[in-house]
Amino acid sequence: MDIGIIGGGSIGLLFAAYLQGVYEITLYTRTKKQADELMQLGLTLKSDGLSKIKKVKVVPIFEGIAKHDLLFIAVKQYHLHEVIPLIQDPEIPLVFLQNGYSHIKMIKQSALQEIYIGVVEHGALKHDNTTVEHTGLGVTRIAAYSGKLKDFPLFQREISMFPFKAEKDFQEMLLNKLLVNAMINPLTAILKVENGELINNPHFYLLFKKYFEEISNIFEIENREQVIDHIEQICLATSKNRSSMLKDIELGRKTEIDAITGYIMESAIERKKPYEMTAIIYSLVKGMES
Ligand SMILES: NC(=O)C1=CN([C@@H]2O[C@H](COP(=O)(O)OP(=O)(O)OC[C@H]3O[C@@H](n4cnc5c(N)ncnc54)[C@H](OP(=O)(O)O)[C@@H]3O)[C@@H](O)[C@H]2O)C=CC1
Ligand SMILES: CC(C)(CO)C(=O)C(=O)O
Repeated sequence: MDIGIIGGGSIGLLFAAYLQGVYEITLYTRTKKQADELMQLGLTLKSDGLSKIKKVKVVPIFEGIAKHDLLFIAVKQYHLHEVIPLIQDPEIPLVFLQNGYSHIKMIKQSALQEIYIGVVEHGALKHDNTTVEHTGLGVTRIAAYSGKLKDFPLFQREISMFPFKAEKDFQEMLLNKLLVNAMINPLTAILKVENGELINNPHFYLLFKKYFEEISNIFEIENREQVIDHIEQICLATSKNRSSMLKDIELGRKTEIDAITGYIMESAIERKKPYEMTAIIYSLVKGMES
């Protein structure tokens, strides 16, 4: 089977490293420079203190996207508007891997026909153009947006350290991940702390709980105890992590605040729910970004 992956960042490189060898992989990068470096040096995967080099076919995206049996989209939310129009064949089965929720609106408006939504629970960190580190072993959850889940090809073969799991409801799956990212990412970015500090510092924990009240009211979450326990578990399991939004701010990069907190604010307005804390958090991150 022939699989394409768009985006040579943390997630695109991680997917290419694990899937190459099991499938025929083509990785599409934004620049020719990265494509040349990867073709010359190979792709290095660091995991558990070990390094492996994989030979992967890499093509700069401006040369065009070929026909594939499956195409993963591993760019940030805010690059989707550039990437979606480059997909000329509306019949290629696609998997969107973005955090947040705003890609669903874009997908709805597109002519694309067979779409799967993915939620990545692995940690990945790109060191340079040819090296990625697997910083947290997780799972990739896949739900059908259009198309049939039973037809999703990657459930048929197990890949060591890189499992895929089927989920029935893409909305529930994405909302669960959205809540995790909405609670952890902006708060850690504003407070400039590792994830565990949101729970371990009693002052930050009060803020965390107060913010959860607002978000759970916006989405009318019923099993609140269970949901907040799950988010706290993730904070503790990743307690030494600097969240992706904190890293984006530290490196002077654009964040995914619009797709995460911006989406929550839009939902609050639609549902006529109070969203004062969400609005403050949104403005603080936007202000730090600019
Ligand atoms: N990193 C992680 O651990 C996790 C990330 N995610 C989600 O996965 C998504 C991707 O994240 P991540 O990999 O970390 O992001 P990165 O910023 O590391 O990678 C995004 C990549 O997309 C490339 N890109 C941008 N525009 C284009 C284009 N027009 N054509 C081709 N490539 C393009 C960028 O290229 P260039 O570098 O040249 O600009 C970059 O290499 C995000 O939505 C994130 O929230 C989810 C779970 C975990
Ligand atoms: C789960 C979490 C919060 C881990 O840091 C994450 O997904 C991120 O940083 O984007």
